[in-house]
Formats: sequence, C-alpha cells, structure tokens
Amino acid sequence: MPVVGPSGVGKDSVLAYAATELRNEADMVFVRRTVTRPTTAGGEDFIGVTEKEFTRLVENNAFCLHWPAHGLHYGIPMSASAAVDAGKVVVANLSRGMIAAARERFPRTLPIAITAPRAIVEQRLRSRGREDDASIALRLARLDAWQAEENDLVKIDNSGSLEMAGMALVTTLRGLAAR
Ligand SMILES: Nc1ncnc2c1ncn2[C@@H]1O[C@H](COP(=O)(O)OP(=O)(O)O)[C@@H](O)[C@H]1O
Ligand SMILES: O=P(O)(O)OC[C@H]1O[C@H](OP(=O)(O)OP(=O)(O)O)[C@H](O)[C@@H]1O
Repeated sequence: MPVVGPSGVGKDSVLAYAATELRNEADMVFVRRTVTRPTTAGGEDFIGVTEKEFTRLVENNAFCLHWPAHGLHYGIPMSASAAVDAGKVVVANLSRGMIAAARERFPRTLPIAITAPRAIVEQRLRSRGREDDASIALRLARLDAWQAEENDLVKIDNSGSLEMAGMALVTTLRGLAAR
C-alpha cells in the first residue's frame, strides 16, 4: 500500500511507528527503499546507492517501481512485488506521482495519504535538519503538486501527535490485512 504525501509531512515517522507496532504480524511487510543518498544521511531506514549503482539496478530489473524526485532517485525492490504475490500487505513510502503505476501493477492498491498544513510541513523539514535550504525549497515546491481524489484513498492527519497518526495507520493496515 503506497503511503504518500509531501516530503516532510511525516510519512517515514508514521511508517516507523506502525512498523514497530506491527512487528509481530507476519502478514505485514514494510519496504526498505533504495535511494541515491548516502546511507549516513539518517532518517528512514533505506539502502543508499550511487547514481551509477541505481542505473545498474534499474537495468537489472531490481525494482518493481522507481522514480526521481528533488534530485534523488528512489526504488522499491522487486522483493516487494513477491510479497504482494504471497498475499502480504506491503507498505511503502511512494511518490504521489507513482499511484497510477502502483495501481496498474498491483490492482488491490489503496493509497494512504498523510496530511498536515503547509506551515507544519515547512517547520518539520527545517527541524529534520537533513537537507540544506536548496533541498528544502525543492521539497516545498512540490507541496501542492497533487490533490487527492477523495474516494480513492485513505487520509491520515499527522498535524497532531505521531502516536495518533501512527495508530491510525496501524488500524488501516489491520483492516486491509483482514479483507
Ligand atoms: N506528528 C509529528 N509531530 C512532530 N514531529 C513530527 C511528526 N511527524 C513527523 N515529525 C518530524 O517531522 C520531520 C519529517 O518527518 P519524516 O517522517 O522524515 O517525513 P517524510 O518521510 O514525509 O519526508 C522529522 O524530523 C520527524 O521527526
Ligand atoms: O512526488 P512526491 O509525492 O512529491 O514525492 C517525491 C518524493 O518524496 C517522497 O519521499 P520522502 O518524503 O521520503 O523524500 P525525502 O525523505 O527525500 O524528503 C516520496 O516518497 C517521493 O520519493
């Protein structure tokens, strides 16, 4: 299931909360993304590769979905596709622009949109401290890149505590696993 929303809204934090809460549930898989960012950058648990390595992985069909955004490349490993085939609920931080591709490849896709007002997103990007001003500007420029179709997704408000949004994601995922 794609977890989407603008950079800085809290997708990785909410995902990490849910992953911890659901760690003993064998039918849930939280995907580790491959990103062209140094592994030392911190934040989400990701596989850091160079641009060259990423291109090689694309050529070798190592990703079921991949996309560029704010100067980086992001990939979802093919193992995620195998987990979907095995009937697991597979959860990954995705670009909003990849929802259509995800739906095409995985018909049961239900996007989960994490939301918060602009001022909160901006403040979170700054306090995260991982990006410089230029990188933050690229992320803020994409804030309104996409408007959710109300019927086609689940929305989770992350303007309050992480626990509230995290538990909302846990409840949503448990509901999907029970379908
Ligand atoms: N509910 C919350 N309350 C306070 N801070 C939050 C909350 N959710 C996320 N954050 C903080 O906001 C920043 C951006 O969150 P992150 O999970 O990296 O966002 P994204 O994955 O959407 O880019 C991080 O520093 C994180 O600790
Ligand atoms: O097309 P968009 O919906 O704007 O998304 C662009 C990228 O930003 C999001 O990642 P994330 O927020 O994790 O990026 P960051 O950690 O590099 O800021 C999302 O998962 C994409 O990789």
